[in-house]
Amino acid sequence: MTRIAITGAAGRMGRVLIEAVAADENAQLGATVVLADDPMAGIDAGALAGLGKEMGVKTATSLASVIDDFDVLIDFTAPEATMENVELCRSHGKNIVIGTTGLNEAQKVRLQQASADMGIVFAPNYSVGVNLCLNLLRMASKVMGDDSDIEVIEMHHKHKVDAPSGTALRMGEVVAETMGWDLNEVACYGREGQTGARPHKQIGFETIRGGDVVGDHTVMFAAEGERVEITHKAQSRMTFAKGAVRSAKWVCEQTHGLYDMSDVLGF
Ligand SMILES: NC(=O)C1=CN([C@@H]2O[C@H](COP(=O)(O)OP(=O)(O)OC[C@H]3O[C@@H](n4cnc5c(N)ncnc54)[C@H](OP(=O)(O)O)[C@@H]3O)[C@@H](O)[C@H]2O)C=CC1
Ligand SMILES: O=C(O)C1=N[C@H](C(=O)O)C[C@H](O)C1
Repeated sequence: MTRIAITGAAGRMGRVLIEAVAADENAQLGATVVLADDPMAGIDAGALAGLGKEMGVKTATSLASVIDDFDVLIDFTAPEATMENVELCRSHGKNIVIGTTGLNEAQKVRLQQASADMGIVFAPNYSVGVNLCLNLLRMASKVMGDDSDIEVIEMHHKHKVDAPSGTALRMGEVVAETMGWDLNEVACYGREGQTGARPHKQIGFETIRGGDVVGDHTVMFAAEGERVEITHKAQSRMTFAKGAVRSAKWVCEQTHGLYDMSDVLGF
């Protein structure tokens, strides 16, 4: 039985993660953690997630205080908080599944370093469908990339704080890698004014924010006379939560290292 802790437990993903752990017969909720000033501090995790039953886990306000209660942490919070939690887990022999997006390059390097001592799964999207799309993008880039203009379009709910989404950036990375391009050189983040004609060697990113959209991504290969679009639409956060719980169970069976969701799925 894998004992799982959840940080950011009162967040949009945190509450759904509690529900996903509760529904998994091979996982056990070890701890839930919120910020010190959160009104949900001290509340049973079942009530926090609105499950209508108690889970026997009182929501804590520091990860350190519950460090003996779990094997693996699932963290969907914010970059600085995630990095602090990585260091705490590293020093106590715990694994971590990271869903947080918007990490900078230095923070990603620190993840690589920490993975010498712990198992880390780090993925911008834990849905099976998006990870399938990443594979489809490799094929589309090989077949269509030389003859088409490639654009990544994403839409999320109005509360999202980072742009483009981590998933959109990963999609851009996969296309760039396949084309033999450096994403830093070819990315174009939005357009305005007298932009001039679009160069072929470019990956455009368009970000839309509004309402309660869970997460839509399209990569468009626009050629002369035809257009291919690879689209994924998440309809429920449970798809991410199930993938994260699956990753948490998986990483506890691995040796130390830095993994992503395609490793978990065996792609
Ligand atoms: N990889 C994937 O599949 C997915 C990734 N995500 C990513 O997960 C992250 C969270 O998304 P979402 O749940 O919608 O966001 P929310 O803002 O709803 O939840 C984040 C939670 O983390 C808490 N938090 C923020 N800062 C800290 C901190 N310094 N220390 C401790 N807790 C903190 C917040 O508390 P408070 O509200 O009090 O600030 C909040 O409860 C985002 O980066 C998002 O992009 C989301 C969905 C899927
Ligand atoms: O913030 C979100 O909600 C989501 N974030 C992830 C991202 O940035 O790619 C994944 C998903 O699309 C939902």
